[in-house]
Amino acid sequence: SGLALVSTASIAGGLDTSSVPYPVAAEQWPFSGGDQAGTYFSALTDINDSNAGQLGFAWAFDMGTDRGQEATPLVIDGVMYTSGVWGIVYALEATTGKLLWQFDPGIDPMSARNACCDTVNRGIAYRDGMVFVASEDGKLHALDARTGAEKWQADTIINRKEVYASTGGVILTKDAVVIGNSGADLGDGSSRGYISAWDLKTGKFKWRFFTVPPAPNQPYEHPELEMAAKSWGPNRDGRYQNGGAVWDGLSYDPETDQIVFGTANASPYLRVKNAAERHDDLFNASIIAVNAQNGRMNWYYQETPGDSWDYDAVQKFIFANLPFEGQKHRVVMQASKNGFYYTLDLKTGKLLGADAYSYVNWAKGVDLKTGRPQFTETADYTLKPKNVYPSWAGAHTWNPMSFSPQSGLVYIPSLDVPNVILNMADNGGKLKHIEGFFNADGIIPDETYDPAAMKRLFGPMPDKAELQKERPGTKLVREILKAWDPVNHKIVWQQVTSEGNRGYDGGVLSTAGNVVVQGRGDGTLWVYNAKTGAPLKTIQTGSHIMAAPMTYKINGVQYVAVQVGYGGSGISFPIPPSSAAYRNMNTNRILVFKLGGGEVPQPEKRVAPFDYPAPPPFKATQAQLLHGEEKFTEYCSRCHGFGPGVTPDLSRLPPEVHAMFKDIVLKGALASLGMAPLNDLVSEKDVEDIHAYLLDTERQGYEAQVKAGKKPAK
Ligand SMILES: O=C(O)c1cc(C(=O)O)c2c(n1)C(=O)C(=O)c1cc(C(=O)O)[nH]c1-2
Ligand SMILES: [Ca+2]
Repeated sequence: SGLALVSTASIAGGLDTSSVPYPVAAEQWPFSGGDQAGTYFSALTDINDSNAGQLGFAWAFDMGTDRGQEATPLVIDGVMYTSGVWGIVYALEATTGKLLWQFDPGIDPMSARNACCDTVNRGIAYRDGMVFVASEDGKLHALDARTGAEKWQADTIINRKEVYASTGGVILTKDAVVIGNSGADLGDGSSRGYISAWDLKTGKFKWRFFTVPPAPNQPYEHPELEMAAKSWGPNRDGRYQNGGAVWDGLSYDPETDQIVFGTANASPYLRVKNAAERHDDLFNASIIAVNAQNGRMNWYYQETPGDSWDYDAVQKFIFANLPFEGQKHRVVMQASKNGFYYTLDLKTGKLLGADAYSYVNWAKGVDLKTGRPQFTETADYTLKPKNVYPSWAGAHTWNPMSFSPQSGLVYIPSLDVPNVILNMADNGGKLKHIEGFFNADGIIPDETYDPAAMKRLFGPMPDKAELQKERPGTKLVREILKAWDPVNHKIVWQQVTSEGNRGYDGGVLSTAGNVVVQGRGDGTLWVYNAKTGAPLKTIQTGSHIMAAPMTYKINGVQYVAVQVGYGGSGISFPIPPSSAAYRNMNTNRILVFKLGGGEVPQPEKRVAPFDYPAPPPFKATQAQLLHGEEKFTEYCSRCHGFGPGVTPDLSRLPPEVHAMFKDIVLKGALASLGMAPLNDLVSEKDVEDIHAYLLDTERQGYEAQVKAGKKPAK
């Protein structure tokens, strides 16, 4: 097969890749991250800093869906394999985009409710003619790479009553497929994180590692949990399953035969009445290395002890050979959600570096000796709302970063974004809870931030001028591509990629052609000089780009490919006006580029997304409208906003949807489209009031439109 690893010297005529532990044949892209070190780097040089200006469109493939795209395709022996939403797998001819086969996991669309942040999928794995994927419902599928036929299937979810979903990419060890899951942000009970390993050939269960202790007085499934349990406070709320989901960032190091992975936030977010009560709550927000044979822990490092900010430590890892303290180390590196860049010795877990790569105000720094962060009072929101950097979205999240052994730099798609985070239960607002945010809410102060409008539901919050004081002259919300020198702990160059609104700009590819490639939310694909950051080329694709590009070469032609489509955690908000998905339909596509290529075909425009249809007549009291607003915010706003969105805009519903509103919410009339019934969460009266609130919102919009002399929407 095309997976032969090549010796360092044979790559790209002498390029020194000794800092990359597992180089691959340059023409292929056999792992999500390009290679087993997860570098998102390619040794190809045909497209380079002298000719990138000629990059243009080669082919496109319409994936048939319209949600978030987060996977990076693989290319092996002329075939492109990738996954899209729900865990659908596509195999395409890599020179033309011709579909060879498609695998639909056929999952119950009601399981959409168990994913916090869209039904995304972050990728597949390939070995010896087999393709592996975990579908959104937590099932693992092994497929024949030639035909897409399913060879075996395994159910990785241990308790279907909990809110488990699978969004992460699978990894392969010597003999097993390993996958985690998600759910640490969801529901009153949340879920309990774990990873599990399944025999590569047969799908037989091998082992499971839980990331957090079981409920009080339950037996420990493995010895590490006894130690973890000691780090939890005495007043643990037994209703919660403690979180610690492993929803991204699984990696495997063949030499040490270790799986390295990160764990999500604890749940609920706020578990103490004041900062003095904080406990570490292991193994949340931690990096863990386990033995791939038996799942026993080799080492762990907790990044955010007692996390209350949704600082999942699951961002993708990169392995490298780098000098620290005068010695070459095999290191594992991560740009964490919490704003620190962590470097650890891969064999021992020793902390070698922990540096803020983004603006951070929850900790002053990290003590390298003890490994502990120095917490600040600035981020303690137990008693009053605080503006915390980074936000729950992270200073960096799942969008892949890239390491170039040629420039020695790591390219981080970073979010310089705070959130106003508040203890909802005690802040004096009407709401004490939001499904998916527990008893705390993190509000990103972008250009729509309006504390007066939110006061009734959330209580008093700082105004924008007050928030701006901490960093005068800097836009509150920005995204920045940063070139980070991991050895000298400093930023070498940076480019602001969006400002004002949340952009959700893309993951990164770097190559030996001295280029860095990154897409943006506004639809543009950028090529930069990897050493200097000078822009070399911009292409308008018309589609919001979040995923990381990749590259491959067939018959002498180098291609660059990227999956496009907006979603992920953006599902909880109206699409920002800066996004390409605001202007155009959110058509999911694979876009491929080559030198001398043409113009990218643009997706269909959105038709009059801002017009309101005339609402059907309705009657409601003021009390009903207010109650409807509360219940909408508590249970619906996780997936639905007002304005163009990934999910339907409930302030602009056509009459036929109004007519079936109750059946949709209580009986699951549109369950086949992913709208699971909520009859376990809301009463019939709640639904009537939610509907009245939506109708009233539509009425207000419609009347304003009539006043302005505009025609109603069709
Ligand atoms: O704690 C969890 O279980 C969990 C899961 C996921 C997910 O599975 O997508 C996300 C998050 N947390 C999260 O905090 C987050 O910001 C996030 C963003 C995204 C995305 O795909 O855009 N997923 C998730
Ligand atoms: Ca989370």
